[in-house]
Amino acid sequence: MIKVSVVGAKGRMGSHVVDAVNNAADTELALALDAGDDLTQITPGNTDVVVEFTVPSVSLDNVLALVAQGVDVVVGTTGWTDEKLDQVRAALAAAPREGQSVFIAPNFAISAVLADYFAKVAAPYFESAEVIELHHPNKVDAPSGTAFHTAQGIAAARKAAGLGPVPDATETDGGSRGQVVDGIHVHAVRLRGLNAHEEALFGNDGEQLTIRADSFDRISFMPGVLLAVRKVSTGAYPGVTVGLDNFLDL
Ligand SMILES: NC(=O)c1ccc[n+]([C@@H]2O[C@H](COP(=O)([O-])OP(=O)(O)OC[C@H]3O[C@@H](n4cnc5c(N)ncnc54)[C@H](O)[C@@H]3O)[C@@H](O)[C@H]2O)c1
Ligand SMILES: O=C(O)C1=N[C@H](C(=O)O)CCC1
Repeated sequence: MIKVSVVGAKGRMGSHVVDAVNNAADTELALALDAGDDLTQITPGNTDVVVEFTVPSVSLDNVLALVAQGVDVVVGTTGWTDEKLDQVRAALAAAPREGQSVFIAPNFAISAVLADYFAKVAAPYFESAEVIELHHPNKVDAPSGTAFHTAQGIAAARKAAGLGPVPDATETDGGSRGQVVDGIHVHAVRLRGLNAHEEALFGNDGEQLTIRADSFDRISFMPGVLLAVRKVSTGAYPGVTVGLDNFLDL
């Protein structure tokens, strides 16, 4: 059995993870902690893998504390920058256990992971590209971590293919053109009734491709979380790994 502790266990995602861990045949719940709880309760003696779903403002500190405790961590919280990832890499280099892992996924839903992947495949073939993400109104960050990651992937694929900037003649903009991530415009919608949705839009003269992923329910993230827990628990992924696509044969 893989012993799993959950940090952020009372949250929308964390509570689903607690249920998923309790219901899977090969995992058992060790500790379920939330804000105010002492993370030093989590040790290699009681926990194989920690799943962390909290808020972007605290996630880095939690991960650094957990690495120092000698446990592997699967992170679903958003807000990861290159600078934060470097801090985690430095912490892992000084970690108490050899070969410790931190796995971070902007999105654990297979639909979103594939949409992100297909967007990178499509990107070199279109002059224009934009990303729209649509989420529930309780989400604290914008744009979504997934949209940020998709935009970065589209931008990298365009650059590798030698494409220039997307065409855009806008002369006035009060913010309606969205946030620009590596040259790709990202738009965020917050609407009651939505859960987590994303569109990558691509255009050429006379044609358009839309790649859309919809997570209607948070249970859609749980197979990906359990896959990450199982993969990380093997010890085969030392260091920092970003993206569930690393565990799929894409
Ligand atoms: N990767 C994915 O597939 C995926 C899917 C959904 C949500 N998310 C992300 O996961 C994060 C959590 O989303 P949510 O909807 O569950 O949020 P939420 O607000 O419902 O839950 C966050 C939980 O973290 C707890 N928390 C806050 N500070 C803490 C601390 N210092 N230590 C421990 N716990 C603390 C809160 O009390 C709360 O219970 C967000 O960043 C969200 O974007 C990722
Ligand atoms: O509900 C959320 O919050 C989500 N956050 C992640 C993101 O920001 O990409 C994944 C989708 C749901």
